[in-house]
Amino acid sequence: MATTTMSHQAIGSIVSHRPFKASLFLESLNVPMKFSPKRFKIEATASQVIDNTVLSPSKNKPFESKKRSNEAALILIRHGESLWNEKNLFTGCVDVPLTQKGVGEAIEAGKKISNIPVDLIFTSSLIRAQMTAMLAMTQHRRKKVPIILHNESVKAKTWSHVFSEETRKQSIPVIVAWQLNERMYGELQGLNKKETAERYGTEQVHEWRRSYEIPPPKGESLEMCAERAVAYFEDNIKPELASGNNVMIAAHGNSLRSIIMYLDDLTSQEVTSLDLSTGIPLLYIFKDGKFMKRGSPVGPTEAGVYAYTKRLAQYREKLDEASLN
Ligand SMILES: O=C(O)[C@@H](CO)OP(=O)(O)O
Repeated sequence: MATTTMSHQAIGSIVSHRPFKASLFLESLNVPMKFSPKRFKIEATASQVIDNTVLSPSKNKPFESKKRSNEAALILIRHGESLWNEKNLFTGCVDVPLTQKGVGEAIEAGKKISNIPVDLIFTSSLIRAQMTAMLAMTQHRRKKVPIILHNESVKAKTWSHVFSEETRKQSIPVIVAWQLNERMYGELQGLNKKETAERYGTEQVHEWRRSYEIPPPKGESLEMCAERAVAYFEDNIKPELASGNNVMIAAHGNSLRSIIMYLDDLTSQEVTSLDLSTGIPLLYIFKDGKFMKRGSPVGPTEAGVYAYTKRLAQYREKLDEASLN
């Protein structure tokens, strides 16, 4: 379920970011393109984007690819609506699937990123994030097959080995990491959010849900969640970006809040008003050791907006349209 609780100040700072400059990203991949001045239509095809990537032998991942470019794309997606989002229950590490609406959100998110090359996918170990990643990839122009790597035992690894190099090239490895799981919500898991606010007070519950340091009873604070999620990002995901691999991460409201806090250098105060919508992909470009936020692509052939939530995305889109008329 999506909520928008950004403070006015935070909204101001986000909507003031310049629209997604897909042109810069594509230029950097040497993609020839034409812009229609109105909606910055990108006429480069997905295959042109993809063809600018060269596959190379992998390090430890079976289907790893390497690009000529010194830039890499990072896509973050919070999973689509889950059955407990729909019921307004605290979910945390309880493994709940998507609703039909959530399935639709994941597909829509996939359409928005269908032109952006993806070499590697990281998801949490929870089904709602994995469903989102897989459904999003059904929309990808390149039609590569996402394959979950099973490295949990020697047998699991050997039994899932792919013997054709050609088939491997047409695949995208999906790495499952529990460190990207939703924060553990402790004794709130399974409780109704509205009833909990009535019982403990709105302020207390907001503190449990959005503060940085304060953990919910017997659960993880955002700070504790960040310790594992950001450490995993730094140790496992950043090096892939640094070697030119385009990465998609499908994860959760709070594990992604902690990663965005790290990427956008937000303070513990600023992160309190950061709330992510389900199914809004966010694009970053990693270049020269730095992360540049590029926005939430509006559609595969259109420039995007920088917005964490659906409402902000629509608002920004209207502003862009008005300024072009
Ligand atoms: O219940 C949860 O696990 C999370 C995400 O849905 O909720 P909240 O918005 O309170 O962080």
